[in-house]
Amino acid sequence: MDSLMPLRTTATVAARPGFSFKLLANPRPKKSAFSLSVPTTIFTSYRARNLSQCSPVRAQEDGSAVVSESTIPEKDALKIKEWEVERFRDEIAASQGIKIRRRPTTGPPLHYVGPFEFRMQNEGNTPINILEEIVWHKDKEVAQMKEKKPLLLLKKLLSDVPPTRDFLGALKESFSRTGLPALIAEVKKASPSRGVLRENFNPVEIAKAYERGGAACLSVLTDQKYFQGSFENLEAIRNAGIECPLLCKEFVIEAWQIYYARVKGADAILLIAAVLPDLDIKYMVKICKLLGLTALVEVHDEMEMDRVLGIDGVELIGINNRDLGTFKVDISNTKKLLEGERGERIQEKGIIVVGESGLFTPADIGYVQEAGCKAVLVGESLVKQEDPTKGISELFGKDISC
Ligand SMILES: O=C(O)c1ccccc1NCC(=O)[C@H](O)[C@H](O)COP(=O)(O)O
Repeated sequence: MDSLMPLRTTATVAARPGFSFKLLANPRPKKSAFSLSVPTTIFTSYRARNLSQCSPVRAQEDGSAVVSESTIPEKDALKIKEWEVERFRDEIAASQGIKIRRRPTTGPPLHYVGPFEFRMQNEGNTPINILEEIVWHKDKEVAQMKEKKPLLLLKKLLSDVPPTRDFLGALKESFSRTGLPALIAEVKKASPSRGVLRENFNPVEIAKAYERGGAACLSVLTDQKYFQGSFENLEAIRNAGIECPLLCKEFVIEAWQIYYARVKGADAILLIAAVLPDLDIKYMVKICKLLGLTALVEVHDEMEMDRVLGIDGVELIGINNRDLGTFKVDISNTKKLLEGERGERIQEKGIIVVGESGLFTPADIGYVQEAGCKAVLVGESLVKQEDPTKGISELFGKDISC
């Protein structure tokens, strides 16, 4: 029993803002079977997650438990480390105001009271909203896709893909030609908030109709599960002779996806600040530059805007009027985020702002232009039109194709 230490101290672990629970913590053990630096929290997490079948945690009659480090198998020790890394990653994200957590790779935490074990509903294992659900699903999807096409292979394929087209340049050119916000028209079959938007959905025909109507660029949803999009759609549009630069509308959580999008014909890619911590955005913006892609960095609130304005190299910011957690759409969000100092900083930095979501009428376009947008991203109001080319003229109140 020399290596078994009773759990004596009590620690409060803050999992997310506003949420914490108490755990019994173990003092540092005396013996170590392998070279791990083992802070107290690792033992609590090990205990809480019940990672081992041959658990080194033993319940005592008084409700405390004992842990033997020397009995932790190495593979479990790695899982513990993995869990620690995940927790730190979520803590860093939370410290930047990011509410979206990454998918926990292990099951929900197990708690103990005396001899009883229990899991708390909604604790760590249930997505808090649709955006988190999408991100968790994306995590699994990307892991599978990466196995089929590892980064090394993608990098080799890069030498065969045609050069990118200038997404940002196309927006600027359209704005100065028409005097109206440049249009990024979205090829969007369905969405979590609205369901199926168009039954007879031919992505290439819709893309051609958008181009004829004067769209400067196109946005192609590639998420299959929640938007019924695909990378096949992106490739098909790219190979159909369409000249508009293409935005890959994805939920990017890993740099691998950027390489993949480039190989599949994207000229630009979406990076969502509600999902990505600052360092990830910084790193991904650099990768985009390396690959010749434009990064559209999307924000929804003031905190996200301030974070993104602090990141060097960002040239294109999208303000989403849709709260991706609640689906609430309010176009005054664009105005709110461009008022005062923020608007001035954006101008000083020469950043182009895209007003996104919920734009249906010429008045809506005028409103976000007045707020400071030189581009707009529109899906629903165009894709639902029988004739999307005509839909563009109606949305802008005039023909913007010439
Ligand atoms: O559109 C949704 O329901 C949605 C839900 C969760 C995450 C993202 C979502 N949409 C992405 C977009 O922001 C829009 O596709 C895009 O801005 C166009 O919006 P709209 O013109 O309102 O279709």
